[in-house]
Amino acid sequence: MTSLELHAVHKHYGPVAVLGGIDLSVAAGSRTAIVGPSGSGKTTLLRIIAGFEAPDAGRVSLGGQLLADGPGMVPAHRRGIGFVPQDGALFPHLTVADNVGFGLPRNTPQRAERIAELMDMVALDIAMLARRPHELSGGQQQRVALARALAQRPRLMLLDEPFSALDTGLRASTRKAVAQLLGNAGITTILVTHDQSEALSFADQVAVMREGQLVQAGCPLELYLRPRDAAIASFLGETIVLPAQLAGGWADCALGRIAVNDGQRSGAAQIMLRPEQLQVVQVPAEVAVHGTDTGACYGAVIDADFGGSVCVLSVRLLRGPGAVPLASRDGEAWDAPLLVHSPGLHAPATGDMVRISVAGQAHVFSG
Ligand SMILES: Nc1ncnc2c1ncn2[C@@H]1O[C@H](COP(=O)(O)OP(=O)(O)OP(=O)(O)O)[C@@H](O)[C@H]1O
Repeated sequence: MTSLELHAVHKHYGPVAVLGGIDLSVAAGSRTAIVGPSGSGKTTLLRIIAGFEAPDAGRVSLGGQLLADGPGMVPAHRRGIGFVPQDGALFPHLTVADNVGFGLPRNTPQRAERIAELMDMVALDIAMLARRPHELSGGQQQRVALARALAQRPRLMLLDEPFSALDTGLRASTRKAVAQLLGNAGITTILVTHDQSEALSFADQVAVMREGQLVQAGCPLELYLRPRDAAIASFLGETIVLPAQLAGGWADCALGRIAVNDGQRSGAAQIMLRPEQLQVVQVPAEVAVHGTDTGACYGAVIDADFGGSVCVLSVRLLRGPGAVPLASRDGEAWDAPLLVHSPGLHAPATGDMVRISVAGQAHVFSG
């Protein structure tokens, strides 16, 4: 069942078109992450959904109820939508109890019990209720902000970069806890984030925005493995993009002959691999340089960046029998170093020769 539906949403600020016709469907109880470069319109879209801004044109509906149709709209406080901003925006002079209960009228039956229940939902100890926000950690403050938004029993929760101020470990654990609690409560959620790995791990659906357009939306794995173009591909993670000649589900490229995920296309095309699809094994230099195995692809490690569990290698391909660099579309020989993610322990070192193999299929960019 669809919960949120956006249809042809447009927004200008003065002469600048900030949103150029956004269509988006969000299933009830699901989690969607909106990602995109700075200035692409993510926050503006969230504010239109929340009702803090009106679209110039286009419709927003939630659970079948029309919330905005062009500038005519249901006010924010009547939408049943929770909003957690980047900094939590807690009231510094109020206690945690008063922050959480801010939207609950004083005469709400069993108000104190409801506040305690909300604290429990966000896994905060009720002993913290008497504290003020500055006496909490960043992660605890974000949970209070979430509890305050949950107090309204929202149909939809909007999270605008709520984890960005937290350090790496706390960020991951808070994100996981928030995802779990919203999932358990069955609340449809939209997260805006700059962090592509956060989007991929948090969401059922990732929507990529660019210059006010929604350029692709889909499940995380689909977007990661089948991005529509090279810009989306590199926005969602590191890429290896190679010119190739396609035929019958195979690509001839600088890595030799590899399988592709489009058996219909033929002729010149750009293909993409993720660095973790490449595997390298160190080989003696004479094998790499003088080997006779025409199916093999060899390279020289020109840089090894040890990062703990993963070592990122830059590998320059050798122009051996199985690895003939092809001309790219603009006629240049393709000889950029390849990025390879190798397990950190026992990774090849700078200067080593390696044999390269490809796991899985390469993705063919359309067009
Ligand atoms: N109230 C406003 N008046 C004029 N221009 C605005 C206003 N709010 C946003 N903009 C412009 O609209 C564009 C989109 O802004 P928005 O905040 O939606 O982008 P974003 O993708 O959320 O960016 P970021 O990731 O940096 O937060 C930007 O160019 C911004 O300068």
